[in-house]
Amino acid sequence: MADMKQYVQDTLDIITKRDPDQKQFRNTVSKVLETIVPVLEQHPEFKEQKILERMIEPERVVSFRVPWQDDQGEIHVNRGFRVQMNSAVGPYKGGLRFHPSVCLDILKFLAFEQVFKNALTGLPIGGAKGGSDFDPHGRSDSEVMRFCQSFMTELYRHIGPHVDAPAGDIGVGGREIGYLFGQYKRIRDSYDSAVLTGKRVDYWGSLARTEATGYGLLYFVKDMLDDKGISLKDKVIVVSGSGNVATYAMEKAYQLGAKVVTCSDSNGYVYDPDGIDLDAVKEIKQVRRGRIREYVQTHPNAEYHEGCRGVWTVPCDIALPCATQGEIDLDSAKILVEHGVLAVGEGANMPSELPAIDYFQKNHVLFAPAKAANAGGVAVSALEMSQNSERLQWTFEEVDQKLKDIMSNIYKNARMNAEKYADPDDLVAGANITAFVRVANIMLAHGLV
Ligand SMILES: NC(=O)C1=CN([C@@H]2O[C@H](COP(=O)(O)OP(=O)(O)OC[C@H]3O[C@@H](n4cnc5c(N)ncnc54)[C@H](O)[C@@H]3O)[C@@H](O)[C@H]2O)C=CC1
Ligand SMILES: O=C(O)CCC(=O)C(=O)O
Repeated sequence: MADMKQYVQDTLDIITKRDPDQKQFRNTVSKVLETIVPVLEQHPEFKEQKILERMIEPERVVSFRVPWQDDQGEIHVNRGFRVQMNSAVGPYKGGLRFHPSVCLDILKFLAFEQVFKNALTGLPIGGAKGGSDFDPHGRSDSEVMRFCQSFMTELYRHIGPHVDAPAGDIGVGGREIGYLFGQYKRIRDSYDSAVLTGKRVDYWGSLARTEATGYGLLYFVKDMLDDKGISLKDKVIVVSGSGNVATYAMEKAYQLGAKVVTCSDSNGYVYDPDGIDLDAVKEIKQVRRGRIREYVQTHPNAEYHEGCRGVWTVPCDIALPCATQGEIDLDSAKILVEHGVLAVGEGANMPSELPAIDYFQKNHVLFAPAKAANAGGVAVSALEMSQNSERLQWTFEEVDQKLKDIMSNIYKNARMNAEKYADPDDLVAGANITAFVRVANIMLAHGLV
């Protein structure tokens, strides 16, 4: 054991030495590696073949200039990236994020997580992540279009249906995917539909992709609760975020009989004791692209509070962080536990800081880690690529059933490996081990590449 713990430490030291400023990337890698030590013990070949050293180094990182003009004619220069982390399991796959915080550290941590998440789906997809520090908030449609066209004018060289197929993430939804696809098609002069997923349904998108991450999260949480004989019916749920993942997590939570009392955006959160009115949220966010504070104008029983972390002070049975990374710190975790939270399901990527995860697990809160619980989105993206290859479109029900089965398999495999190698309820370890073994074995089969 000591030997493999040292191997893990030596690997982390490589990151610290090479990229001392990439703290989020290092934290993410450290959490994954710490949980796979028992597997390394059983497979000395992974160490001999330097699998960890290879996994922490992206296969390729592209960084580029994105110049564009706003509606007043002023020129802006943003930075674009694509981190192609690992293609052992299949072509690179992962979202694009447009947000001012985007930098190499964040994209490397997201790409590293994506490799393992994609492996968990059982589908043939490697892992990548990309994006830009461009902020689409407050920009007109034509500004967003010009930005997307400029972004794709460089990105197109590095992607393709058999190479790398990006999709959306924070700040990149159906509108942006449309503009990106239009520009790719124009430059390549080829209708490579599977080069991007999350496309609108009338031009080769998949039914249920929009809903998939949020729905998948609820399917996973339901499986986890069912195992303990707990029903979702009438449970009070606190959700953060009001974007794609949050919206469809709320929708499925309602369909399964639970009550959602909060949602939020980067300014603050809404608490509605009567249950969040999802149609109102969709109108504010999807139609008007407004702020969540507007909700209380039409819902007098609801309260709006500035600041995001306050959402975790609302008592609940289940917490679903669906906004962004690092939104639950140790203090928030302590409040949730004090209020008797039964389960936490991560819809966002890495929303819980590492001390918060440890605290939940020590206090026997059922914990569904992001890479397993939010894998439904990328899974349906892979199904979109399958539909594009066969020039067919499956029904909503067909895709939804496949999504359910995939989430169920992810849960079962994570649970099985948690039982085999760690604490049976430790789905963090179970998910990491399941994914690591799949990726590492394929890397061995491909030789030293
Ligand atoms: N869209 C997808 O299919 C998938 C998304 N995810 C993850 O889910 C999370 C949310 O993504 P989407 O819903 O797609 O994005 P989105 O852009 O549709 O929504 C993001 C939401 O988070 C809020 N937000 C952003 N930054 C924030 C901050 N610093 N503090 C508080 N709130 C903040 C926004 O106001 C918005 O409500 C991200 O972590 C993303 O990586 C994970 C798997 C798939
Ligand atoms: O659908 C995809 O390809 C990517 C989804 C994504 O970015 C994620 O799972 O975090």
